[in-house]
Order: sequence, then structure tokens, then C-alpha cells
Amino acid sequence: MGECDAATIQPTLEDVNDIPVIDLSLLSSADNAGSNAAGVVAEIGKACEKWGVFQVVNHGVPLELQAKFDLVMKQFFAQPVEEKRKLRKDIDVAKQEVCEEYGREMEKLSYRLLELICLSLGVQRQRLNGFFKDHCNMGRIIHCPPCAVSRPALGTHQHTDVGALTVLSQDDVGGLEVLRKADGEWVQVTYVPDAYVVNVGDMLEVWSNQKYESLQHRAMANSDRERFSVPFFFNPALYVVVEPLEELTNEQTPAKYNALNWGKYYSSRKYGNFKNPDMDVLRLRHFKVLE
Ligand SMILES: O=C(O)CCC(=O)C(=O)O
Ligand SMILES: [Fe+2]
Repeated sequence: MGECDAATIQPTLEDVNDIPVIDLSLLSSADNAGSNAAGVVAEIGKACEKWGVFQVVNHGVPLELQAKFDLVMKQFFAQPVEEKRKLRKDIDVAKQEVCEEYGREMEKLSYRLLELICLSLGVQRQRLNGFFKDHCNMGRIIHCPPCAVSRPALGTHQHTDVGALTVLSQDDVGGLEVLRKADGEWVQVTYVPDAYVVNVGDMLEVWSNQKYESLQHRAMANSDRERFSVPFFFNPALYVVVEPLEELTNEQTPAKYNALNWGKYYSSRKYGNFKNPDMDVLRLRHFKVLE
């Protein structure tokens, strides 16, 4: 089959719409706020347990800010490669006002989500907040040019995110895929306008004593259109020791993980290689309590 056929070939994946889309405005609606909040918490808990991923709408992040951010990002990627190279990883990006504001909003939303997740686990709302005091959050901007090959092309290889939570904005090209826990099938995360995709990372799997499992995901390139996505990684402070919350363990449900040092775990994975899963990097399974 020739390359010119590529545009007609799409992944034969079931485009399921049942990854939950959760409306956070229900938390603040004046009437019946208490039961609405309980409903949202329950939905989040169910989504984390069943999928490891959900989308949020009416999340409080100003839509104009997202639009401004998208514009700055596209202007950046439209530059010649020599110009882009001048912008070293951690220097100038942070100086752009829009990026700073965007980071602050992502952090605010992440704390909100973390607290709702704590409630869904039945622990105190702010139980995990202290671990993020000197956080090492990180943002990434991803541009994937159209890729016309005769089979679906990978943009980002299969992986789990190492931190607690990831809050991701994907554009209408879509392409993000998640491994459905129910049957081990890859399914697409449908683009929902003005939504963020939220997924469980490795540290939340440990804190929740594996009630919420870290999400296996990947991203596909589109054969016709360039694609942009912006994940924000909500990560604890480097010195934090992560272990199953004691409220969630007892004699009947013992800890499934040994304590791990997040800083060591993070740096090991950061310098690991997506494409080489057997490389000698730390993975959650290395901390699993043997049964
Ligand atoms: O490109 C995407 O949408 C996914 C990116 C991702 O999973 C990551 O950077 O960790
Ligand atoms: Fe990821």
C-alpha cells in the first residue's frame, strides 16, 4: 500500500465516549451545593478507579487565557528551527507572561483536583497538599507535524506519567489514546471543547494503595493535520517519601507498595527512555510489596 493512501487509513479503535466528562461548576452551584459536591466527588472517584482518566469542563481556568496560551505556543513553533533552538528549555519560556499565568492556573486547578481526589478516597481534603509545598511541577508543549505513513504513527510512545496528576489540553485534532482497564484495548480520548484531560500518575497509585492505577497512554500523529497538546505535570517536592496512606491500609488491606523517594524515582525516569522499557530505570513494580 502506497503512502498516498495514508490519509484514508485511520486506527481501527473504538472511539468510546464513556471516559467521564465531569462538570466542576456543579461544585459551586448555589442550590443544593452539598449533594452536588458529593456527586462530583463520587464521579471523580469512579473515573479514577475505572479509567484512571477523566475530562473536566467548567473548571475555572479562563478560556481567554487558554486561547492566548495556544497562540503564543503556535507562534513559537512556527519559527525557524534556529530561532526555536535559542530558547533553551528552562530559561526564556518562563519569562513569557502568558506562560507564567497559565502555569499558575494549572497549579490552582491541580490542587482543586487533588483535594477532590482525596475526598473521593475518604481521606481529609488537604491530606496530600503538604507534599506539594516545594513542588517540581512541569509543563510541556508538544507539536506533532502531520505524519503521512501507511499505518498510524506514534507521536508519544506508551507510558505512564510519573507524578501525581497530569492536566492536559489537547486540540481538536485529538490523538490521545488510553489503555482501557476493562479490556486492555486502546481507546481514543474524544476531544471535548474547552476541557482538560486529567490522568492518574504513578504517585497517586502509591498514595491510594493502588485503588487508583496510573494510566497507560500514548499519542498518535495525524496524517493530515499538525497537532498540539499541552500536558501539565503536578509533581510533589523532590524530598517527599511516597507511600500508601495509612488511612487506606489495615490488616485486611495491607500496603501494596514500599515507600519510595520521589526525587530519586523522578530523576531515574526523567533520564530513562520511552522507547526502551527494559532500560535500568525505576518503575512502580520495583516498589511493589511481594504477596
Ligand atoms: O501528546 C499527548 O497528548 C500526550 C503527551 C504525554 O502523555 C506526555 O507528555 O506525558
Ligand atoms: Fe503522559
